[in-house]
Amino acid sequence: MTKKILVTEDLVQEGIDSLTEHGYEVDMLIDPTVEELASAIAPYDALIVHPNTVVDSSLLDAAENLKIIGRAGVTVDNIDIEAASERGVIVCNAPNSNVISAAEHTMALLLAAARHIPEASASMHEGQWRRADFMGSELFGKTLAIFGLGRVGGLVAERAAAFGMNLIGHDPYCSPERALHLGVTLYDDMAPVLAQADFITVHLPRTVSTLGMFGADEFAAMKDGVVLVNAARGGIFNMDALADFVAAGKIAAVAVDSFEAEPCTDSPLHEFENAILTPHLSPMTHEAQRRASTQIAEYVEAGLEGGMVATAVNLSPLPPEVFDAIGPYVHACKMMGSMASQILGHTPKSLKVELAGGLADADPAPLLAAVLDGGLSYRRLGAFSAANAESVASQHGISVTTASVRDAGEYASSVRIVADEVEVAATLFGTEHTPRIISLMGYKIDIAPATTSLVFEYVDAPGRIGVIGTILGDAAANITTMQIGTKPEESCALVYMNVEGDVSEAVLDRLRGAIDLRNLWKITL
Ligand SMILES: NC(=O)C1=CN([C@@H]2O[C@H](COP(=O)(O)OP(=O)(O)OC[C@H]3O[C@@H](n4cnc5c(N)ncnc54)[C@H](O)[C@@H]3O)[C@@H](O)[C@H]2O)C=CC1
Ligand SMILES: O=C(O)CCC(=O)C(=O)O
Repeated sequence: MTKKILVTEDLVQEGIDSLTEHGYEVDMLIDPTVEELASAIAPYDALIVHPNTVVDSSLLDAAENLKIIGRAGVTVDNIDIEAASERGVIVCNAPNSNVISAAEHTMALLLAAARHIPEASASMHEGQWRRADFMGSELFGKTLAIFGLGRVGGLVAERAAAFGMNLIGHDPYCSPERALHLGVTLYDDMAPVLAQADFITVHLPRTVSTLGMFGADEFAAMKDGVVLVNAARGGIFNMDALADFVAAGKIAAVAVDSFEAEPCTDSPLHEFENAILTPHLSPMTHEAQRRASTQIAEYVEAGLEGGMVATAVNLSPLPPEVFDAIGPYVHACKMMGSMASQILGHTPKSLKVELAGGLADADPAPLLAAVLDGGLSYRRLGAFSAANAESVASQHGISVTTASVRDAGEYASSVRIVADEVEVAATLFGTEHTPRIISLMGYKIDIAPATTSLVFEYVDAPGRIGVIGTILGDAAANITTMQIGTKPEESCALVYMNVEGDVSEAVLDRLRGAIDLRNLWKITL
């Protein structure tokens, strides 16, 4: 039966032609109301949406045939990804389609604000010739602060560096290596960045932590005469507070391309001559629109045909032959990634994934993606699929390698990961494919981890377990399973303990004080 695709975005024809040429039936429903979309969606296998199209759980409930949702651009914050995942619907985007256009628009806004181009042009159209009123400033030698050093932020850094700007930034998830490569001095806190910047540009997603990230306190902490640009997402700047600071002359100019509610024809900034407002023009280039259209057509087709979707923002289903080989290990790998990341306490610089025994000939990519997903997704570094894992990892400064060995020792198969100095290996047990940790930090153990575990490493001596048991007992934490691994050559032992009940920081401190521990980690899976 012909597969049906509904498009609510004014896509460039090229992508639509490619879908129809490949035998899909494509229907356009541009800018539908919620009711129109809900009553139309049932027969469609795929939906390609505009950022203004809200895809929530009630629409998904009506979308009984839907397999994939495509967004011909970067942002997917209009889509309830969790609800889509629960229903097995892939969500994908075209993350590289418009980032160059967005970065170039940012540069255009920076230059336009620094040189008063919109006001000067408007005065010329009014038949005036005024020069002194539009005295500007150079970008050269000025400090540009970039908030968010992902794809767009990185491209802006490269372009601003060519203008001779001094670059500083804030992005808790950007690796020091990436910042160094971009020539950006990275700060953990916002305060020193706000205090130094002559120009500030944001390239952040709209999340709970970035909505309203810039309000009265942040504007007050900026230099007098600062210039601000937001070509990312509406809502990151508090517009009312921003208007107050523009009115007071503290902010010399502001340029905004993205608004909380679009279309936007009125805002607290509309009255100011030194507020440059553009109607979400960042992605509006022929090149970006063509790329967005052809790329999303390609990804949607891959999803409809059961292939890997390179840009799935929720994990795309594995093709059956790949799933048979490695599918049961996906959960174990996600768990190991999370465990290693919690033990390390930071993003690893290197990650090795080794497949052993019966897995030796399998494709390691989906398992690498699962390790990264488990280890990094809680840091909001983005979702990983088999097709994008390596490139997303490298964007965040993680060098990844994969290997395979025929000998899995006493197990039929196993997966071992090494994240910097942290090693974890797992195998699967029984018909339920229960993951069991068989090695941790070089200690041989065999345990199915529970939701909460404590891992102790200490110099081996009698009586340690008794002390631990007493302290946990006093804290009403119940030990449900435990495994001890030893390294006799180092006189060291590692205890992996599954616990029930709350183990607070205070209890962890008591444990640390009671025994001469090398390490104690609380792991939550
Ligand atoms: N107006 C437009 O046409 C376009 C807008 N965008 C928007 O620009 C933003 C950036 O896009 P990309 O660079 O492609 O995304 P990205 O995901 O590659 O980069 C976002 C960066 O923000 C960082 N980040 C997240 N939360 C943060 C926080 N609280 N503080 C500091 N940094 C934080 C992340 O670590 C990441 O490095 C997105 O919101 C996207 O929607 C992107 C492309 C086009
Ligand atoms: O294509 C559009 O209209 C919006 C693009 C955008 O903001 C994005 O891709 O994040």
